[in-house]
Amino acid sequence: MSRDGAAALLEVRVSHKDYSSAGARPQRALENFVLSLPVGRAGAVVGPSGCGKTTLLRIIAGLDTEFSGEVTLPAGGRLGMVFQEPRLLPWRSVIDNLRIAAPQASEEALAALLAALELSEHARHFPGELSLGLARRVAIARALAIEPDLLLLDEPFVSLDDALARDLRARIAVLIDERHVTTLIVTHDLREAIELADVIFLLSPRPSRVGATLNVTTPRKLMTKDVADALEARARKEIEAMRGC
Ligand SMILES: Nc1ncnc2c1ncn2[C@@H]1O[C@H](COP(=O)(O)OP(=O)(O)OP(=O)(O)O)[C@@H](O)[C@H]1O
Repeated sequence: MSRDGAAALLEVRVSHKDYSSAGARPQRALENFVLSLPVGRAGAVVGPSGCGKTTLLRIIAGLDTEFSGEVTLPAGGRLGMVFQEPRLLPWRSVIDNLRIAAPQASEEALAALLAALELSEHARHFPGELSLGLARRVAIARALAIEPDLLLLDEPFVSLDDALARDLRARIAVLIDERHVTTLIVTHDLREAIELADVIFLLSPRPSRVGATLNVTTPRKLMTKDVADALEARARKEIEAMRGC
């Protein structure tokens, strides 16, 4: 495996990724997995539970190096990652969580980020005082504070109620548009992917690969229900052709 950070795109080529456990046959999670995402675009990786989405994110983030293949990160190679659990430092305030993650960032830049995510009034709160939705927003602010060349989001809306998920989706869409951060979102929710991504990667059954790629040509701000419905129908056909995951 190799990692690089000089490209105008994120490129993942995994010929295979196996999990081995004592006494059992190795399980192949990914095979012939090829994905590429141009800089400044938002991609969504869609597939149901267990098809290898978290495995893929861990490989891209460099947290798993036990695979055969290579990952090329966008130029700069700086990664921001938001896990399903916000993983904030519990004994530090919200603003200190950002300062520690991004010591180079100016106070003005951090204040602007908190404002963009409507977190200003929570700057002095501690993670234990925040709801899950607020804590997720802080985790996203923290990931953006480091000005990443690639932002990885693992199921950012999971366990949030519909209204909170919709609200956070809208905020992330604005941040992607305004900051042009290359973003890869993992989700099991097609509609979420259609609302946020420029390109959708549909994963095949395990061992997983990108079974189909859908380009979302309508800009996020102009997306209508009809266009989203049509895209969803196309995606469902592709998924059916792959017979689920
Ligand atoms: N540490 C591990 N050891 C053995 N098998 C694993 C390990 N981690 C994941 N797997 C297996 O690899 C496959 C892919 O897992 P992964 O967590 O990447 O899927 P996922 O699409 O992210 O699932 P979910 O949506 O439920 O988080 C699954 O079959 C899983 O059981």
